[in-house]
Amino acid sequence: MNKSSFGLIGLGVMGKNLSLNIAEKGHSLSVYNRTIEGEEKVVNEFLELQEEHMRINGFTSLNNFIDSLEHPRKILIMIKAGKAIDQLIDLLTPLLSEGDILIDGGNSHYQDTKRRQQFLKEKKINFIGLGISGGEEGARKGPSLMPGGDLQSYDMVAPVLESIAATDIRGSKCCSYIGPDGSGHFVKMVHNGIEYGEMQLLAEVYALLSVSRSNEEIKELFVEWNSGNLNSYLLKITADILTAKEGNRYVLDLILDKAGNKGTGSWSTKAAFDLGTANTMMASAVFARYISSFKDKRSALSKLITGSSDSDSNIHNKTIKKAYEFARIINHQQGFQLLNEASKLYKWRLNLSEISRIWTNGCIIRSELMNNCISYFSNNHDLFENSNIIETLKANEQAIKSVLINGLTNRVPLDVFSAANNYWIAMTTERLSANIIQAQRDYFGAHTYQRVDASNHNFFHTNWHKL
Ligand SMILES: NC(=O)C1=CN([C@@H]2O[C@H](COP(=O)(O)OP(=O)(O)OC[C@H]3O[C@@H](n4cnc5c(N)ncnc54)[C@H](OP(=O)(O)O)[C@@H]3O)[C@@H](O)[C@H]2O)C=CC1
Ligand SMILES: O=C(CO)[C@H](O)[C@H](O)COP(=O)(O)O
Repeated sequence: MNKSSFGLIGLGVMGKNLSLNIAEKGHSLSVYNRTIEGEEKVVNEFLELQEEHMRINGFTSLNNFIDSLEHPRKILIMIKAGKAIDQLIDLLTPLLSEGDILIDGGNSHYQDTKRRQQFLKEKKINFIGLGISGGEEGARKGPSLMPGGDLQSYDMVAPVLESIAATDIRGSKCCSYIGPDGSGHFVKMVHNGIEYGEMQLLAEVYALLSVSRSNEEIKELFVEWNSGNLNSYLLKITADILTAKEGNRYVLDLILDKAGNKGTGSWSTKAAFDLGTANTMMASAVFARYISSFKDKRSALSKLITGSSDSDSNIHNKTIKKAYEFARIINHQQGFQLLNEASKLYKWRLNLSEISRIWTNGCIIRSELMNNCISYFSNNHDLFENSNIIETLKANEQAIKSVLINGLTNRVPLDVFSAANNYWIAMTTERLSANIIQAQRDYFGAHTYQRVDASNHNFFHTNWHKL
């Protein structure tokens, strides 16, 4: 049997579709899935999916899989993130040779990726942390790829990765070397943080509009928005979701209102805490999911509130559209600021314009705004340095205020809209109330403070009890 040029481990949702994508691009491929009770058929069932022109060999023995690969071996791991990756690396390392390249395409934590790179480097095995976005369809038809690690190793796998990636409007591949260490997985994590903000915004728009509009009316509005500058993949799929029916019932009405999560949103938020950036929208989106999960408690407490409903269904389509546009800009501003701070701290030299470009197709957060981010970030690192952005935010400030008032009146929680508004107001306010915080800190803990009438380098303490 001829040796395969590429290997893939893990035939779950992503692994299966990536395998078909890789084989379709003409690469010979070996695939492996662990064999546990009840899963013996995974590999054989997958092989039945391959089309005639594809060259895929399937294995249930890890040794045979490894033996089937050309040297240096190039293996994409598509299994559950976390401990499973370390366990697999432990099984693989005795079987691998110097110069082989492992690629972790899962949603692994960027610090785990860095640790694994260092561990494998001692064994002269290369390790690439590859962020992948696009879900099931993207994996099959063309995902957005965010590879991070050693550049020379990336160059060796680039022909395969670039061949399977989505293509942007200029015909370039949505795959670009991100930088060293775990930078690829960091960038994917922030992609998901932005994704959380975008998803929660749409959920909040839906919640407000559904006070007075039918699903069909909301869908019509979303379809209209999607034909203009608010175009995005998430808006499109939300429009589709709104009117999907099982029999005569909306599928949406049958879905329990408890949002799940696999961790990347909270990791991004934790990274924001570590790096000192204000990622209030992704944090609010994570907390909104957590609050939704307290279903029993919410149900019980909701019984206490019945009967006290003020409501105002008079929110105009144009108003909510402007507020949505406003909040999306803030969400992207915050997400890219997180990338910016990480880039400075870890010396990754992240290219925000290029990251925007590879996020314009194949990935879940592709949108017209992301297209515009390519040029916004070609000249600076901050959306707030762009005068058009500032003008749009100023023009939409009244709209977000009306939306928030409408949410309060209708008892609709608007976590991310509120976070967007508060961020904008605070960031455009010269003097905040942080002087109170500093005074309190100094009062109880002698933490000292800077003064408006002295240099920033000097710190002062007041003996508050003696004043
Ligand atoms: N689904 C999505 O939209 C996206 C997912 N990802 C990431 O890609 C990775 C794979 O996701 P997805 O395909 O959705 O997951 P699935 O749950 O569909 O598949 C998981 C795969 O991991 C294997 N696996 C699980 N535990 C172990 C273990 N301990 N040792 C070896 N293999 C194991 C499973 O094997 P078995 O069949 O034997 O259980 C299966 O092949 C994850 O990190 C995910 O976060 C990234 C982007 C998008
Ligand atoms: O990476 C992805 C999309 O980009 C995965 O679908 C991920 O699972 C989404 O995150 P969560 O499950 O926490 O909503």
